[in-house]
Amino acid sequence: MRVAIIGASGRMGRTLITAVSESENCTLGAAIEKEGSSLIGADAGEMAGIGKLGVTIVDSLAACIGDFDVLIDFTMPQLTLKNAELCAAHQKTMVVGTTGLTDDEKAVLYGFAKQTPIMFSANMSVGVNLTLKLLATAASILGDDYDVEVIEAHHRHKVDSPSGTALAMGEVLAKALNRDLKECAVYGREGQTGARTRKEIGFETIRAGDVVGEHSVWFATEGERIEIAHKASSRMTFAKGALRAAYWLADKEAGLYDMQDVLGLK
Ligand SMILES: NC(=O)C1=CN([C@@H]2O[C@H](COP(=O)(O)OP(=O)(O)OC[C@H]3O[C@@H](n4cnc5c(N)ncnc54)[C@H](OP(=O)(O)O)[C@@H]3O)[C@@H](O)[C@H]2O)C=CC1
Ligand SMILES: O=C(O)C1=N[C@H](C(=O)O)C[C@H](O)C1
Repeated sequence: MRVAIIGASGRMGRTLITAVSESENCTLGAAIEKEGSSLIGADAGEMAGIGKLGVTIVDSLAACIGDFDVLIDFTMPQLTLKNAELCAAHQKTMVVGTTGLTDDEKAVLYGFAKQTPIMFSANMSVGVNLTLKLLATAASILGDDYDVEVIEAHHRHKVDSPSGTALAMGEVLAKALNRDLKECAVYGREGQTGARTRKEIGFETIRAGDVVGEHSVWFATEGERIEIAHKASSRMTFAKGALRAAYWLADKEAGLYDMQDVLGLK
């Protein structure tokens, strides 16, 4: 399987290039960066710090469309949509890890998934996907008697908030509690907020230093608190998940899939 990585010099791009080079199932078909980047023309492996791979970084996905089977995209919403349009037109499979998409942007992405297989997940680690199952179980047992709060921490460079994972956790919690996240979510608190309402789901965000990604959900009531937490200490956990998804997608029909499908957790 030939893999293309767009956003090749980003935090996830470099990790993905390393993961591909260590994988027995795939090879690096293409590496793409932004037009004007000083890295265009450089060797992707040398850029990632793992030695020469013989793949030159290019500035156009369209120009290397014949060089790969699956595109792995951890970039930014508008760019991901542009890439999905091209992949759909050329029947190229896609693994999307980009977060921060609006509902409208998600709808556009889902439209392209009618033409080609797309796996879209805010978090590709096995641990977070297991955590989503644990959260559903905990919420359905604890019900409305417990206050639910989602707390997340990431590195100082992260541009979207709350994280895609925190929002995915919120969706799972709301579903298990028969609530609509759009109606019950409270994002941050400041000033005279009034007392907490029983059915709200709160989100708190920390941005600091080099934190890879930490998520914690509190279920709290009078007399006790349960915490379910996941801490990523290396981006390699996301990169390995993305490659697992790419491999899994190879024999799938056009459609929208998520990491729970890939891991058989549905
Ligand atoms: N689903 C998951 O498991 C995970 C998802 N993510 C998500 O992945 C996304 C990326 O995260 P991260 O790697 O930290 O971000 P980075 O900013 O480090 O990486 C994005 C890369 O895309 C490049 N880029 C920008 N424009 C273009 C373009 N037109 N063509 C090609 N490349 C371009 C950027 O270049 P430049 O810097 O020059 O602009 C940068 O190198 C985020 O949305 C994040 O939340 C992250 C980790 C795990
Ligand atoms: O931007 C990141 O770094 C991460 N983003 C994802 C998210 O928004 O949930 C996943 C992971 O936590 C790292």
